Amino acid sequence: MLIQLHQVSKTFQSNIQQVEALREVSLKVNPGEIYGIIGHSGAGKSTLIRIVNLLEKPTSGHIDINGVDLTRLSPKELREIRRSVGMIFQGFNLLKTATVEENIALPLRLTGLSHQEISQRVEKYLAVVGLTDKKQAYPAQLSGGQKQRVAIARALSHEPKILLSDEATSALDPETTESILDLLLSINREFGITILLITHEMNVIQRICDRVAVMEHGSIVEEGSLLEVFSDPRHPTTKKFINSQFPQSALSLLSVDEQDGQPVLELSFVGAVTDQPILAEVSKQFQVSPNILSGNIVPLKNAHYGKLIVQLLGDREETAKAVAYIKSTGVKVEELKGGEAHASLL
Ligand SMILES: Nc1ncnc2c1ncn2[C@@H]1O[C@H](COP(=O)(O)OP(=O)(O)OP(=O)(O)O)[C@@H](O)[C@H]1O
Repeated sequence: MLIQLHQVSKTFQSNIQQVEALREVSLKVNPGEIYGIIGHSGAGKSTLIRIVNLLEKPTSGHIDINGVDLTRLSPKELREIRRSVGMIFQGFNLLKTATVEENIALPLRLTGLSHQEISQRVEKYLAVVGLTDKKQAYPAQLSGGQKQRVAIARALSHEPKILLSDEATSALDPETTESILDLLLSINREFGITILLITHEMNVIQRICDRVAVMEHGSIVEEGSLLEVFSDPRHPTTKKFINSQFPQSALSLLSVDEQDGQPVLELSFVGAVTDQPILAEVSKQFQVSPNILSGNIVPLKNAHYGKLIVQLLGDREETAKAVAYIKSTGVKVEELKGGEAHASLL
């Protein structure tokens, strides 16, 4: 289902102060995609995701789901459309006194489904999340990852078209996070469910999202496909989130002597380019010796993104030719520190 926000603003008003949690936010989530919103604490992410199913009312602007403006619906119509929107949370929101089976079945009973249909759905979606054997367990007997799986099964049991995920992996360890992200990916593929998620973790975005928006102070400061945003980040906050995925630059560890008076370059590349031995080629074709100071490759949803900090040791002419060659392969080259003996190579 298509989700569109048109210039949505939200101001919280208390006796002492006024907080502009969202400022004219517009965004479009296409049917079937996984869309991630990343931002630091207080950026407005929770407010935004709660506004998508009108758990929070916007101060101005409107929200369309498949072309229907939610702000104009009657309470009954809104209840209808909310059935097509499931939600999962950081804290799982399970009933402690109910078994896994009851946690899924109870909300289904409120929808008027038959007893048989309810038990079929419980079976089906517990199997989808891999927890058939935990049907009679209580939440306290489950790990964090298992609790989130129950919450996902509960959301899926209503057969939604959209799943909203509010920091669903933030309370989980890295390994469990991976397995929940894999589950979200397979749900998206198998059932075609559109997923809108909020997170403060870049690894969540890079693992499963097709598109990403970066939020700061209630506004979207950057938006695009995962590859666009990774390969050409514009906003300082986006750059910081991406850099958080790379080890601290080796630059700070280098003394001027060790730099050998040569310029220090940052090479970044996405996709198939990472598989090509570019630096090996450079040393073959030109009179330069590449010296790798640091480097890392991070897996993205359908590609890889890599960053290498290198010096190309050689005379200016050969180094410039090598840089031109590297750029011609589609690798982005930035000069981090000009060499003492050189003017900029770029
Ligand atoms: N009900 C509320 N009343 C008053 N202010 C609120 C309310 N809800 C959120 N805010 C304020 O709105 C701003 C955005 O909050 P929001 O929770 O949406 O941010 P966030 O990006 O989700 O942060 P976090 O990850 O810490 O939850 C914050 O300054 C917050 O204090």
